[in-house]
Amino acid sequence: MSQFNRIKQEAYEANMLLPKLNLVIFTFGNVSAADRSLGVFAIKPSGVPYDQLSAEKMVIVDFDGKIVEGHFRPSSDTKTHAVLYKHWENIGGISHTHSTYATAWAQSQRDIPIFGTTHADHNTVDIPCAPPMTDEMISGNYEYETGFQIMDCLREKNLSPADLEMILVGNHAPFTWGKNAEKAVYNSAVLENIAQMALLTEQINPNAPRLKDSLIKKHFERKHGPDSYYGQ
Ligand SMILES: O=C(CO)[C@@H](O)[C@H](O)COP(=O)(O)O
Repeated sequence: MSQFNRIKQEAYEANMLLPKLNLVIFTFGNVSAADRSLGVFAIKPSGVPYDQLSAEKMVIVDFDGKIVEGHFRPSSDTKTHAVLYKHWENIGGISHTHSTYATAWAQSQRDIPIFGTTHADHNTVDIPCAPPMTDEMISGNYEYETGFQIMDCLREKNLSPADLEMILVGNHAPFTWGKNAEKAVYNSAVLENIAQMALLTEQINPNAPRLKDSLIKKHFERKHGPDSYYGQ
């Protein structure tokens, strides 16, 4: 039995959630799951339709982006995942989708404003859109640079990956992360829902106000604060 079986299974199951949750079609997107003790992650093979995936087909890669085990070429976004795992030592899963509403905001190069309590139940800030990649980044090590673009955007906003587990990359699409692959996909689904609601909000009222700070704090803290009273 391979020492990588656990993360292969975790990555496989998380990838399969993407089409189930209508976050991707065909071969769009990818999810990975990390094993910190082994210094590797398992990721979807590139361009393989979801209904042809299996745990065995997941590719094992180290945090420098080098393939450790696998019979398939890893996701074309593997180096972006590698950069984030290498520099954000507390994350255990990453999800990348091209879900329609979140991607529309990314293509529009817009942060998603925090309009309502659905957003505040998960985050206290607008969802940032990192600037589109420059020609230099595109002609250089594009996927690595995408990882650095994500990290720089969060840093400039004084946010850590624990403060915010989702981002848009301008002209591209969303990336989300979490303590494991399932949480990363959960965040992709939350982001898509928030993105859809924000678009509809602006359509209904182009001058819709941002949620006031007191309500942001109330909703976030009742779910995530030290005195949380959400759930059982
Ligand atoms: O970002 C992109 C394409 O723009 C990718 O996410 C593809 O949507 C999936 O690529 P593979 O993971 O299959 O290589």
